[in-house]
Amino acid sequence: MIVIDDISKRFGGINAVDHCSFRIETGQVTGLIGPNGAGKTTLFNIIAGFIRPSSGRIWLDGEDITGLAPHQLFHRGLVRTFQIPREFGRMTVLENLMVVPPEQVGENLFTTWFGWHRVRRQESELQARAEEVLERLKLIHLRDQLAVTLSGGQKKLLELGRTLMTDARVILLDEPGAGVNRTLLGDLMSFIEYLNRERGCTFCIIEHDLDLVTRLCNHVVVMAAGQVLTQGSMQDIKQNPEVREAYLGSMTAAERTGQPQPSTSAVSSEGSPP
Ligand SMILES: Nc1ncnc2c1ncn2[C@@H]1O[C@H](COP(=O)(O)OP(=O)(O)OP(=O)(O)O)[C@@H](O)[C@H]1O
Repeated sequence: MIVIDDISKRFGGINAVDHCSFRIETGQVTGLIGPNGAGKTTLFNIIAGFIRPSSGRIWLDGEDITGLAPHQLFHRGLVRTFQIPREFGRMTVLENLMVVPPEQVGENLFTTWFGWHRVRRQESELQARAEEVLERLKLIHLRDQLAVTLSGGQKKLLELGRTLMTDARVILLDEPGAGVNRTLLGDLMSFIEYLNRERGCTFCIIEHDLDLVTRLCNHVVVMAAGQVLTQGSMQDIKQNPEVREAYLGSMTAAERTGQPQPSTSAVSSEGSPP
């Protein structure tokens, strides 16, 4: 569905993204992992239209979307969330969801005066939809609370909920698991699975928590120093010595010679790399 075609981005002398190519297939959950500074966020910003690439193209369903603004991509069904949630703090949790759908009839001054019944009807539809989302996110008890008072993890859930108020087909998630406690993380993962399986949403997820990546992602792309190091299933990725080197910065002598691996591996099946 999304083709990242030979994308590069330079900031002065830094090659943040360096000739990256891969695909985000329709209906899949693709993980984007790699050490700090690998270029993951820069690539996300390029795909979502927040920055322009120095070279290369991005294709969505065969259409060249390189350089389109975020609001134009929103109308094409592509949205992204941020590592640090961007809620409207002085609005309630419910209002944060209700303001998301674009072109609401109540935004037109004429309609608010002469078509107020239409405005009311749409508002009650939006409220019902927002309440359904909050039920699913287990945030319904906080519906009338100001968003600024939510915990970091609850804000992440709210941000994901905002994507469900759109007709997004492709959702880019930037570190959804960061700063989220284990219980909320379970809710978050279930919600992503629900959106993927029941609603057919395609995801690309930047994440350092490899447990989350292992559970959710069908396909994983590993970046290092701005380039795609390797890609495949999480099982294959975990065995790859290059990936271990990218995370650790160096390999042990045993790994170089193909001897049995130490149990304290960087990319273990149990958790995140150190
Ligand atoms: N606006 C910018 N100006 C200059 N350099 C930048 C800018 N944005 C990113 N970089 C540099 O580009 C490189 C890639 O950064 P990026 O944030 O994309 O990495 P990342 O893989 O998302 O890292 P992390 O996992 O730590 O979030 C880094 O060396 C970073 O310092």
